[in-house]
Amino acid sequence: MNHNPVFLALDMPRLDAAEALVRKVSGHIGGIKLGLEFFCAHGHHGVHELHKLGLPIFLDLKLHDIPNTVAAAMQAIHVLEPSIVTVHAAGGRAMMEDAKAAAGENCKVVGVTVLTSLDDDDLTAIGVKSDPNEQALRLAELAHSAGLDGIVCSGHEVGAVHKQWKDGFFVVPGLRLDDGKQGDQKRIVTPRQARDAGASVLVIGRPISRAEDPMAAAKAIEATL
Ligand SMILES: O=c1ccn([C@@H]2O[C@H](COP(=O)(O)O)[C@@H](O)[C@H]2O)c(=O)[nH]1
Repeated sequence: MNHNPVFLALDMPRLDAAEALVRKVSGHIGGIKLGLEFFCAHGHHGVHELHKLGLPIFLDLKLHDIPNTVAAAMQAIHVLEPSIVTVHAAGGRAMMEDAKAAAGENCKVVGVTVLTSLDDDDLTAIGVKSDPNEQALRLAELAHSAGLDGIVCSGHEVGAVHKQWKDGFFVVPGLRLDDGKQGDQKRIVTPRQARDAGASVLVIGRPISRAEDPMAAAKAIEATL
């Protein structure tokens, strides 16, 4: 893993625009995060093209299905040599065990706990009685016992999770500078706060990709770390 913990989320429909953005900021990020939007539009071809830029690739596919289906999907993306892949921890222990067993040796498999776009009310609405902190800790424990490498959680929970899982690998999205541009994220912290609390990887999208000057934004974020 590169020393810069920032993985740039490329949530954009065009492959050429994604490549151009990475070229612009490449000295100031540690990796590239490709999610559903990119993968549904460009699939394996898109990932191969971005691999050519020489940065680690994080495939944030948030797999969530029965164990057999998730394991088969993990095998199908094996050839893309991702450094990190996500599954939903709520998919359960057997699914996470099978996902990890099907992943490549050098691929970290991490479990998404509570999406950073959800708050207490959202959890209540889907029948979860715990607050995001309790729920993230519960799912982190399950992911750990299922043999995953780590989890995805917000910067609000990462400190507590880190205390109970000392050598875990923690991916933190929902990162914002103090500029009021929260968008759809509800549990946010700054990149520095997340890093100080124990994040291994900082996922940052729009604060860089939608900035007037993405290179200046990436540099400014790097300078805070
Ligand atoms: O809980 C989660 C899990 C994943 N994400 C992903 O991270 C990026 C964040 O993008 P921003 O533009 O910096 O908000 C995005 O790709 C999400 O799919 C998340 O935000 N929260």
